[in-house]
Amino acid sequence: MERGKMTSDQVVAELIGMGFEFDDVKEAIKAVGPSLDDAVEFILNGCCRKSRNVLGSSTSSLGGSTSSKKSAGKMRQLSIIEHLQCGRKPNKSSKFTNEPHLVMPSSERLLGTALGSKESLPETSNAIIPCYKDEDDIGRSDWEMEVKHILKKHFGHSFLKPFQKEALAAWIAHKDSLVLAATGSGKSLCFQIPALLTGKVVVVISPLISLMHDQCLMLAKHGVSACFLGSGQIDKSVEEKAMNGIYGIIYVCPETVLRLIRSLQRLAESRGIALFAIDEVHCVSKWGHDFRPDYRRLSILRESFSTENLKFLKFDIPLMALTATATIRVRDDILKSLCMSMDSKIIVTSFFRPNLRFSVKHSRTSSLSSYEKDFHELIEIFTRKKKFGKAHQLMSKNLEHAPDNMSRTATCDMFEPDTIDDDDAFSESDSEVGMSNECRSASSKDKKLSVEYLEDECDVFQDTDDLDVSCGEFSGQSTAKILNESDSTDAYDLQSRSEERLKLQLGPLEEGPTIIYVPTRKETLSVAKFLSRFGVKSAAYNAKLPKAHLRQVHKEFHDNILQVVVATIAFGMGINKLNVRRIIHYGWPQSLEAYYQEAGRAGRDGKLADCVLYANLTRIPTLLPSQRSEEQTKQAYKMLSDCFRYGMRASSCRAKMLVEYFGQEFVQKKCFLCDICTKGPPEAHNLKKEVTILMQAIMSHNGQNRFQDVSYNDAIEPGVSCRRFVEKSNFKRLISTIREQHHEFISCDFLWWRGLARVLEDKGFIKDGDDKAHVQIKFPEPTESGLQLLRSENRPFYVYPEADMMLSMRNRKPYSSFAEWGKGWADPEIRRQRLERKRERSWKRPKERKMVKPDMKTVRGRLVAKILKRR
Ligand SMILES: Nc1ncnc2c1ncn2[C@@H]1O[C@H](COP(=O)(O)OP(=O)(O)OP(=O)(O)O)[C@@H](O)[C@H]1O
Ligand SMILES: [Mg+2]
Repeated sequence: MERGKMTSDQVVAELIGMGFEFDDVKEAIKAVGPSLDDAVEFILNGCCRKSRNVLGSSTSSLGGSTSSKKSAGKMRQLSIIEHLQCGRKPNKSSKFTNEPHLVMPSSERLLGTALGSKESLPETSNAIIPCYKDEDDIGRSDWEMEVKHILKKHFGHSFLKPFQKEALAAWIAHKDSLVLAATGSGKSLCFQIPALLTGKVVVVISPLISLMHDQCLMLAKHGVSACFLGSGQIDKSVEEKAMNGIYGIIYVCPETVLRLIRSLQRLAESRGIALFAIDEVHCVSKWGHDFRPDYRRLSILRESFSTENLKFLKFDIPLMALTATATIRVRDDILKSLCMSMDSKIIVTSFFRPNLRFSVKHSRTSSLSSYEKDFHELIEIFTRKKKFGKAHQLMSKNLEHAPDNMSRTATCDMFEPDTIDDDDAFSESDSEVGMSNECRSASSKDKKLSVEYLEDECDVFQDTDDLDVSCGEFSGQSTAKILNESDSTDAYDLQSRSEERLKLQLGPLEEGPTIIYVPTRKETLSVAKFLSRFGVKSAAYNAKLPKAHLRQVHKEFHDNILQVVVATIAFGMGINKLNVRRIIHYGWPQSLEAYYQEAGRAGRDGKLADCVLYANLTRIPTLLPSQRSEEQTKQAYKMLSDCFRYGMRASSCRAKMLVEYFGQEFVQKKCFLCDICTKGPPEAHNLKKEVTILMQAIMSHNGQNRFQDVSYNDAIEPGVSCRRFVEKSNFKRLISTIREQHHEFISCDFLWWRGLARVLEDKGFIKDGDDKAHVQIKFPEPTESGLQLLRSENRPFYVYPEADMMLSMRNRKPYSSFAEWGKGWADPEIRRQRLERKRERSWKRPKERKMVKPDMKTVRGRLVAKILKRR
């Protein structure tokens, strides 16, 4: 670039790049304007305010200023407050003494994105912004005023949200912080503002290249200099420039930050590092849903950037860890694993998203007929009535030609009756590395099932590059306006506005961008194809599809050209499209953390949005394959189990369940929007008799006498655990026994008892007897309170039926039905009837068939001969 034509921002960037101190640069530009040579001359001639005594003689040439660069690079680490005061102090010698004080935000100083060599630099019109210090501002802290100004100028927002303010206050006080705030609440600002406020660098550790890429693009749009480093960065010079302090914000993946520790320490000494932000920090924890081993190694940051290690620091460079989904256990793990300081500030906002309407629906989610039933409404919304007539005809035609097993109606609302195959109720994968039912059914027709197949089918992410696809999400519309409406007091604190929510609930859900999450890559294609056939503009998205296609999908979805994206988890973190109206999960998610994060992509504009989970409520979900240690497998089962329980519970507000899952109190009792709040919970039944029978059966299967008061803690009886394990009842066998012995309960099928056992387990009356993790109790043992429950014979025991119990009750058949009672052989009456019929048939058969001479050499042959002789 020709020097004479440089903008002031570029001149500043160049000068900082040369190693001059920022204050000198600022002063030089103020004095001589945006001319690089003049500014260099000005500084080298010692005309700067304090001269700083480091720049050598006035005759030093630019090329000969190596020593100046070195010494200029060693800045004293000002406290953040000092830094601001220094920036705001009126310059007495300045001709502006009586003028408004001038402040130069860092973004104006350093413009020049490094999004790749081809990205153009955004231009800013004015490099120096007047910041008035009027009487109103006197009582307010400098940083708050400064932030307000930056917020308005760069992001168009008028106020910081309370949690953002808290996070910034913690940073100002040089404290480490853990920020837990709902998806889409604005966590990024907490670490972007420090860069703009101080002119120092903020290093942001992020798990995905696509996320970094998007955030850089977004910042570029807001006039903030940023770059990302790592394998996804095609311009290899960016890393060097970043380490020389050219960019205000450096996005980096964990592997790269670990490699760059020494360079970053040098950067801390030269330009200065204001903050290390660790975004999506739940990836640190093994107890979270998206564990990345490299994140754990980030513990090195605390030590490497502390005063103990870097003598030039006056205080440890603060760490700010941010996530939208962390249970209490995950939070503790994060603080410990990252070695965050003891007085770390933990900032928790409400996870409640009052405009999200949660519901759960029963569906087999696996066949064309399920698609028809489940997406009927969606197709109708997108294609409108007239078109849909045609679509529906086409749909029926398709189904006519579909194989029998596909054309049967397969889905129902959570509380509607449905046919339940015995196989459904009885199937639970025992394997540690199981597979989803959806995977199973989708693949069984045409492929032999194997873990390899599933690994190839499911998007499981381990690397930063896994999603090396630009999301390209820019909020082109006035984000600030929409969000400020709901956020002016507290981001999502609409707790007392139940009436408003009721209105929302009644209002029709507008047609709008929709994301359907499916578990396998194959299903992304089949569901997208299905929807496209009926005129819905939809596209598949999974990690195995060509990058060009994925970019196109992102772009078209963002531009509202695509109506529906059918995706695996690959279409994920960081999607910040405001008007997503619907998130459909088609199949069990692997955890509530993942579910809530994905569902949280809906309704970021504050308007009503739907989050629907379609899952086969008759089957127990299984884990998708992934590399896990034994401990991780156990944890993964626990998370899957929590998710299963969320789907099965029919008596508690969905939003309440979700918010409480993350360890927060849900003060308002109801959300007024979810399926449970709108339809009301099912009627509670007194199931004292059933509970007593189940508990007794469990006890007798565990080899206990009826009311014996025994502790079931294996530790009390060392050495017997092995034996007991053998004696432990398999739940299926246990239910068979109950049904054999108690004919009055013969119509309660396995599904029903399964639900009841879960209720008892949740209430602490039974527990699983083996130390493996299960999604649903498998080897029940009574607990101490379970034994007490048995003793309280006359007290009623009211139970709200769970989803599987309700499905079972609506499908009750006479006990003699073959389909109803499994294969039936455990029932003595059915066994007797069947044996009788079989005997009759076998008597008749020989007459009908051509007689074959029995083989007298075999036992069977001799028996047949005997029978024939008798006849
Ligand atoms: N103070 C504010 N006032 C109004 N809008 C805001 C404010 N802060 C952030 N936002 C807006 O909130 C939206 C979401 O921001 P951001 O991407 O930082 O969310 P997030 O919490 O990081 O979400 P996720 O959990 O998905 O990563 C953005 O469009 C942003 O402009
Ligand atoms: Mg974020």
